[in-house]
Amino acid sequence: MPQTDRVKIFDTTLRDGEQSPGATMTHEEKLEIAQLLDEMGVDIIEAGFPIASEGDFRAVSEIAKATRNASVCGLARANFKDIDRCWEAVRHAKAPRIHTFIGTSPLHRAIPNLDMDQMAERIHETVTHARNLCEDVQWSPMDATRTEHDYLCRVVEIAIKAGATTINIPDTVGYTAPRESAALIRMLLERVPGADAITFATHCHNDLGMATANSLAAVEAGARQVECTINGLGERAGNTALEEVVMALKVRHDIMPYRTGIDTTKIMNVSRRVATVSGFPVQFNKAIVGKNAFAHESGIHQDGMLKNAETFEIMRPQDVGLSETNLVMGKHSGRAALRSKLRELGFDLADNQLNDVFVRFKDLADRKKEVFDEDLIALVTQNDASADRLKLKHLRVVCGTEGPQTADLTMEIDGEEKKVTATGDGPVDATFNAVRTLFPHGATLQVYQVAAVTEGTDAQATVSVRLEEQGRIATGQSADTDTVVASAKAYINAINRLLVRREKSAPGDDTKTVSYRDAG
Ligand SMILES: CC(=O)SCCNC(=O)CCNC(=O)[C@H](O)C(C)(C)COP(=O)(O)OP(=O)(O)OC[C@H]1O[C@@H](n2cnc3c(N)ncnc32)[C@H](O)[C@@H]1OP(=O)(O)O
Ligand SMILES: CC(C)C(=O)C(=O)O
Ligand SMILES: [Mn+2]
Repeated sequence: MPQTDRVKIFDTTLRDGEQSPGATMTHEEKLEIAQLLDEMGVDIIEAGFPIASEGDFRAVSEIAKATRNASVCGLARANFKDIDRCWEAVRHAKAPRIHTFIGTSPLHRAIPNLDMDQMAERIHETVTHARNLCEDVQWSPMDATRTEHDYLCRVVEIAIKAGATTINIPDTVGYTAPRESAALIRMLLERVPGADAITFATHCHNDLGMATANSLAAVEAGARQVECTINGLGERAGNTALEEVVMALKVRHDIMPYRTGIDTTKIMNVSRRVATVSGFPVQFNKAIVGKNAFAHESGIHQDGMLKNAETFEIMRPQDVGLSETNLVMGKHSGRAALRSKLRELGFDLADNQLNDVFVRFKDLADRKKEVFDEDLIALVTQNDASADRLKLKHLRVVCGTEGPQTADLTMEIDGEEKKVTATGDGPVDATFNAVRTLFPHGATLQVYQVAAVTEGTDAQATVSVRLEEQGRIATGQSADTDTVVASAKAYINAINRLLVRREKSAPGDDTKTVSYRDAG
C-alpha cells in the first residue's frame, strides 16, 4: 500500500477498554459513547466481542446499525463459531470489519496446545473464513512483541495471503520499548511478501508507561492504524490513550508529519463521558485530559501565561474542547494572576487595593490547598457589613443506631445568639435542618461533598457545600477532624457567601458577579 500521511484511529474503548476490571458499561452508555466516537471522527470503532455474551452481541449489532461514518468492528477468536457470530453482529454496519486473533508467542501457543504448523494452518483457515464473509478483515498475532521474528513473519504472510486487509501488531503485555516497536514494523514491511498491500496497525498496552511512545514509534516506522482507548482505559495499566496520540501528532507535526481525522475539540467531552460511564475517574495530572493539564498555579507560570500563553502551553485548551486555561489560585500564585482572576470575577482593583488583598490572599493560601473564586470574593469584600452574618457558636450532635439523630445548634446571627434542636435523617441532615430553622432561606443544596485530606481515622475532612438561589451560586468550604462540624461550617460559610452575592446584585439584577467598585 503506498505510504500515506493519514493515520487511522481504531478506538477500542468499548472492547479492550471495557475489559478493565469494574469498567463495564450499560447498553445505552455503549451506544452513546459509540455515537460520540463517530462524531469525533474515529475511523474504526471496536464495539465489543460478540461471542462473549448476549449483551455484547446486542451492543455490537446496534452500534453497527447506528454508526454513520466509522467502520464497526467486532472481535473473534480463531474459530468459525466466533467469526460467524461476529459477522452476524457487524454485518449491518455501513463498513463492517471482523477482527480475529490468536496468541502466537511460545507462551500463548502452549494454551491451545498447537505447534507452529498447526497454528499456521488454523490462521489460514480462520482468516480465509472471515474474508469469505467480510471484505474488511483484521488479524492480530496476540503477544506479537514476544513472538519469534521468523514465526511472526511467517504467520503474517499467511494472514495476508488468506485475505487480511489490516495486520495488527499487539504489544499485549506492554513489554516492548519504542525502538523495538519501530523495528518490528520495519522488519515486517521489509520481510513479508505482500506487506506493502495492507495496513499495519499498532496496539500497545501501558504496563511500563510506554504505550503512547511505542505507538508513535510504530507510526514512524510505517504503521498507519493506531489502536487506542479514551483516557487510556484498558486492562491492567490500560491501552494507548487516544487523546495522547492524536494531540502528539497534531502538536509535533513538525517532526511527525502524519494526520488523523479526529476533531480534537471533541476530546474533552468524550473523555468526561467515558470517565463518568466507566466509573474510572481521570487522574488530575493525566496528559491532555487531566483536570490540571491546562491549569497553572505558580506565580511565574501564571504571569508568563498572562503575557503570552505559549510561554507555558504547547497547545491551546480550545484545541481539546476546553474554553480557557485554568489559573488555579494557591500559595504559589503571584499578583499578576490574582489581578487577572479578580478581573474575571468582576473586581478591578487599584494597585494599593490589590496589594492589600494579595497579603490576605497569601495568608489564606498558606492555610488552604486551593483558593476558590468564592474565597477571593470574600477577601475583597471582607470589610463589608454583610460578611459573616452567620457564625457557628456551638454544635452537639447525638447519633447512632437508635434514631432519630439530633443536633443542638447555637449560632450568632447578625450579632444575636439563637439556639435550636432539630432532628434529621443522619447527623448532617439534622445539623442542616437546625441551620435552616435558625436562618430560613430559599437556597437549594446543589452539592454536598466530603473528602479526607489526610489518612487515618483522625483525618481532616474537607467539606464543600454548594447552594443555588435564583441563579446565584455560592460555595462554602471547611475542614475539621469532625466531619459534622466541617459540614456545619461549610454550610454556614456558603450561606454567608450567598448573602454577599445577594446584596451585591441590584434588585431585579441577576448578574452573578460582584464588582468591587459597586461594593465600595
Ligand atoms: C488480549 C485480549 O484482550 S484477548 C480478549 C480478551 N477478552 C475476553 O476474554 C473478554 C470476553 N471473554 C469471554 O467472555 C469468555 O472468555 C469467552 C466467552 C470468550 C470464552 O469463555 P469460555 O468458553 O468459558 O472460555 P475461557 O474464558 O475459560 O477460556 C478461553 C478459551 O478460549 C481459548 N482461546 C483464547 N484465545 C483464543 C483464540 N485467539 N483463538 C481460539 N481460542 C482461543 C482458550 O484456549 C480457552 O479455550 P478452552 O476453554 O478450550 O481451554
Ligand atoms: C485482542 C488483541 C488485539 C489484544 O487486545 C491484545 O493483544 O492486547
Ligand atoms: Mn489489548
